[in-house]
Amino acid sequence: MTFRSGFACFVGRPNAGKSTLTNALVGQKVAITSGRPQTTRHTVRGIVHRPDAQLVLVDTPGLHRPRTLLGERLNDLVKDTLTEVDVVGFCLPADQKVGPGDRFIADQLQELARDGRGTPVVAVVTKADLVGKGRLAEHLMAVAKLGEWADIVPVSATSGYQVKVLEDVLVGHLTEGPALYPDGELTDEPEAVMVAELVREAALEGVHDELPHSLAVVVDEIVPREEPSNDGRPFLDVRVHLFVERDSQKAIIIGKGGSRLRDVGSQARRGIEALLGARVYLDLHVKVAKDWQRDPKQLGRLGF
Ligand SMILES: Nc1nc2c(ncn2[C@@H]2O[C@H](COP(=O)(O)OP(=O)(O)OP(=O)(O)O)[C@@H](O)[C@H]2O)c(=O)[nH]1
Repeated sequence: MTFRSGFACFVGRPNAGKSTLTNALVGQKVAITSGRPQTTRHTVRGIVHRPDAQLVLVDTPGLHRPRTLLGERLNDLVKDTLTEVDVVGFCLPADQKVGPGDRFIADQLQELARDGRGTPVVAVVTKADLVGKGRLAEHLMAVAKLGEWADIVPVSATSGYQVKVLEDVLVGHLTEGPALYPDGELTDEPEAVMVAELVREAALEGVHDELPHSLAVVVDEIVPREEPSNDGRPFLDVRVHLFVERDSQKAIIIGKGGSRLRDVGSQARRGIEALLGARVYLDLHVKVAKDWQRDPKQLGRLGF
């Protein structure tokens, strides 16, 4: 039996049903994989474990936010998404006519699917339970006209209609490969995720090259000290590893004489202190893990 694994993301205008669909696919185990490096800079929203496949659903921050939707950054975001995932699900709610917002996203997807890696886009007609058969058929035709989709699948996340079919379709677009995350290891520690995110943000500030995709942030531990700090707040030791792929990237993060890393540390620390309501001693380590994104052994060592 061949095992497939890979990443998918849902895009679509606000309220298209992306989150609800993610939850329906993943079941109860909506997951934040805290303390683990993200293979992309997108947050893992959930993981579908099957005997024959593992489908990792990632978020595409900004894509569904109207402000950035119209902004310059959209192109980059979509481009990144398309090159990082194996399949994109474009959500179009059945109870709403195809509108300019949908057309805009559709055009971007089509263009980038052509000149990118050719990432397949599955058109997902969501909320099928809200309309009758006639209306659904009309909507499917309108969606078909919007672009060239790898598939068009009507679903209802609330009734469960065709959710399994969609899962099969998405899995069908994954390539052969080992599971990326251990089964059952979906934890829900939003604090660690946010701490990692704050460190990541600080580390990437002002950096424009390929570094973003090569940086993995792992929160090793958050340990309270027995003595509170002078001002009476709790005192936490927070140990974090930053993994990059090359020595040159390590040099960028650390900066001359460690100056940049110190800035990264103090900026992240301020955010973490505000987040956790505690004084924080932040311990940052930068390590090179060559090609960690592609190497299953490295992924294992990094906690995948
Ligand atoms: N009837 C019905 N309602 C749905 C379905 N899926 C989602 N909804 C509802 O549609 C609304 C939006 O769903 P979300 O999953 O939050 O949509 P989203 O695309 O993640 O929204 P943003 O995060 O704003 O982009 C919620 O009120 C859901 O309950 C469905 O299959 N059927």
